[in-house]
Amino acid sequence: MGKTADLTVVQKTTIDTLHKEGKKQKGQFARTVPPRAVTNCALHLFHGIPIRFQRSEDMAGVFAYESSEVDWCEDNYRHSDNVVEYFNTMSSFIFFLISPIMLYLLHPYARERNLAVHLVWLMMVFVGLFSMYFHMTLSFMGQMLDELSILWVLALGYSLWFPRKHFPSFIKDRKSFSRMVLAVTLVTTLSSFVKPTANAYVLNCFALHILYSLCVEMRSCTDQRVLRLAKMSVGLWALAISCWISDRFGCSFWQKLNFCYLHGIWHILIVVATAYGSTLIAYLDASFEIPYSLPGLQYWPKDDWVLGLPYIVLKGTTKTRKGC
Ligand SMILES: CCCCCCCC/C=C\CCCCCCCC(=O)N[C@@H](CO)[C@H](O)/C=C/CCCCCCCCCCCCC
Ligand SMILES: [Ca+2]
Ligand SMILES: [Zn+2]
Repeated sequence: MGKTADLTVVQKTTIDTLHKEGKKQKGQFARTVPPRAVTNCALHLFHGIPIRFQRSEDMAGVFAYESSEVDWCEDNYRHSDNVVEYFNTMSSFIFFLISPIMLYLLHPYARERNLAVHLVWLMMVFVGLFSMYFHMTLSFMGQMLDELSILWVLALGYSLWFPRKHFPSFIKDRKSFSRMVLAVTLVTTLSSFVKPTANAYVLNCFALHILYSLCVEMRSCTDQRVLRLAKMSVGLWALAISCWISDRFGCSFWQKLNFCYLHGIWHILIVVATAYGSTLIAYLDASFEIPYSLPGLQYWPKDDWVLGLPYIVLKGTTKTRKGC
């Protein structure tokens, strides 16, 4: 069978009908299988007339619009015929704004500690890209790329920053710990195809574990700047996850209010929470692993801004560092 064997030109009215037929129950994970003609098509514009290239191979189905079992609360195709969830897609742009700034701000710390730190925010650019692709298409491939990229950023974060004192007893050093994280991540990546609807919940469990580890670390901390950063990180995460849960489970309520944008707001809040949380974790790591560099916390663009981006300054001079 040819890849684009069936090229079907469909009038706009027919497309709209197909969209409606193919639309799933909003805010639900359960799949209501849309007609094949709808799911296995990619929508294009040809001389202003929408046309659909129907794909014959099953593999191509994973790229098909709305082939994911997940459909967020925002109305599909409300603002564009090519973008399924417009606001959710556009809000993912925040990844491209915050990531380069964080890359720049964390450079002095990364140079001193490990240049691999830069990979975190480099990979966040891909998380943003995949998130845009997912919400633009609601395709199964988009969902897997979105979720697996988050999993690999988390894995990198654990390898770089998980406190040595909490390593399992059979782990000798950070290198062996990273190998263990890599093995767990590979197994999790493969298992994520078994029940894709469970992936997002597994990822949120990692977030809970990070939160728990932070609370343990903070119990003995008296530094007001560090405590403030911890409170802000947890507060932003709590706001973000409330939006995610509310969009997932409270969609009918938000539809009545005609406000279906909570998932987009989650994107914005979780990126800022990650900037705050990861800087806090990196600061705790620096205090333990490179104490001679005298790490401190500051905010960009101005230190007294309530919602500035946090970063690590190293107050130890090169001389001091060499001496230690
Ligand atoms: C010692 C461990 C250090 C870990 C450092 C933190 C590394 C940051 C890791 C991940 C970044 C999160 C990026 C979120 C992208 C959101 C994309 C998205 O919206 N995807 C949804 C579908 O569109 C999907 O349903 C979401 C699934 C849940 C994702 C859970 C992410 C966990 C985020 C952990 C953030 C830590 C913040 C710490 C605050 C104290
Ligand atoms: Ca939707
Ligand atoms: Zn999303």
